[in-house]
Amino acid sequence: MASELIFRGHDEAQPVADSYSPKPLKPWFAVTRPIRYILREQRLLFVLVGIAIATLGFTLLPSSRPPRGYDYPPILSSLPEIESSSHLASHRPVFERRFAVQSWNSGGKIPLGLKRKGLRIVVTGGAGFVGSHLVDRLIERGDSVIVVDNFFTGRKENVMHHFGNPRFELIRHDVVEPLLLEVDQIYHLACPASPVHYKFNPTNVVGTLNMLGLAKRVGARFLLTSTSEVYGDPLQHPQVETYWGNVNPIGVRSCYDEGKRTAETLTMDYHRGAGVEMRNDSLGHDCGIDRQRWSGPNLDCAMSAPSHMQVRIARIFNTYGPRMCIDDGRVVSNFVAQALRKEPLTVYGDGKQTRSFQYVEGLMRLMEGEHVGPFNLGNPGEFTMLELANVVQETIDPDAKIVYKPNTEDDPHKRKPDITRAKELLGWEPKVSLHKGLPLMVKDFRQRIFGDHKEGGSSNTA
Ligand SMILES: O=c1ccn([C@@H]2O[C@H](COP(=O)(O)OP(=O)(O)O[C@H]3OC[C@@H](O)[C@H](O)[C@H]3O)[C@@H](O)[C@H]2O)c(=O)[nH]1
Repeated sequence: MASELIFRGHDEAQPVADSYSPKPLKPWFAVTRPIRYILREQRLLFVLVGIAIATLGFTLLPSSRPPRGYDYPPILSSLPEIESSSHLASHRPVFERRFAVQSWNSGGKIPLGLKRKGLRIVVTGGAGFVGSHLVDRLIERGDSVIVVDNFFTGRKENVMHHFGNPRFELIRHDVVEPLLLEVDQIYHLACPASPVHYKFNPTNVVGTLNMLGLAKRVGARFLLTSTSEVYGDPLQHPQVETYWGNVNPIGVRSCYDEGKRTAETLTMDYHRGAGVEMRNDSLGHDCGIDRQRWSGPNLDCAMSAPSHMQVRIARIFNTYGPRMCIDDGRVVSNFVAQALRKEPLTVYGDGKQTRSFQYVEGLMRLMEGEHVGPFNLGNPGEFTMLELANVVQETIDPDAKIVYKPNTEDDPHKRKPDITRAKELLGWEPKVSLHKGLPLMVKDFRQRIFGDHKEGGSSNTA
């Protein structure tokens, strides 16, 4: 029985050896055969075309819509002027589509169907004049705000009314030092803005680099508050955003003018992300940089993958309002404080140089939006310093005297914004004239100078 079995087994093996016998497939052959089949039959082409179409679809169409009930960011919609603005109304469809989707995407972490959660926002210079008004708006709309300020020109009193609010934090910190915070958006305002102060404090380049580094590291949207001073002593009047300016690169104002111009350059470089990127950024030890190829004493540079960071640039023209430093040195605060103290108004030079003065509230509306900019943010009304002195006399003291003082070096002769771009793309324009805005500032200054109220803090734009 056993031998039969053995024989049979042998018997079966013989014919097999003589006839066709496919070898068992090797593992690598099992992989390459379908690939060769795909290549031969041109299936790959169809697969690639399919991928391209899908990619195009996902890129062009927003991946999610704002949930029903999601309205304009309150920073805009809470302002009565903008709701009633006929200009905005005419732009509303564009504005609604773009702004709502953009704002929705800016958080980027909210699943469909859930209500918008407040953003985590850092405001550098948030205890300053403009910064503190911005902080009020952000807190008002439900965001959590971290103010970073070195109190060089900022004041605790400007934000004291938020102390105790769990959505508010205050850090004493100079932005020239690195800082790591987990946030969704960065509003970078930190920089002394009065010529009297900024000549001693060139923070623009290093501070901006640090904050851009932070934005890149944590994936936050970044807004740079730039200045009308990027136009220098302009040869084109009024100034449009496409004008490149006329700046003395080695003058006493250049640490501010050129500093802000460089800040704009860095912001756009981070936005484009395509070329060389500086690496001296906030604790940015992981920017994917090939350090062996590019290095320098302070900055490491490298070709890095495109990042296309979300950035905004606002070029802010002369701004005034409550909470300005009383002895700030700028013309509006000087004139108002002088008139209130019964001192003569100090007009520099012949007083024929011009500026455009914007009430601080108008600025708040532009801190968000879809477009990178830069945008001129200013009131196109143009005043000589003598005309401004007259408005201050009318508002505070018709008997206020005027004294002439030598003008400062490199003082721009004229300045006035062309705000067509902001009007067309954002539906924005300032609403408060100098005659209406000045009394609001005077009220705040009067209270602070003569101490007939609780110091600072609660003074508002409205
Ligand atoms: O007491 C003064 C102070 C200033 N001035 C004159 O008023 C004009 C405006 O001077 P300011 O110091 O207020 O402001 P500047 O326009 O020179 O710079 C400002 O520009 C825009 C912002 O970015 C900054 O806030 C600031 O740099 C200048 O011509 C200046 O000479 C006076 O006539 N009297």
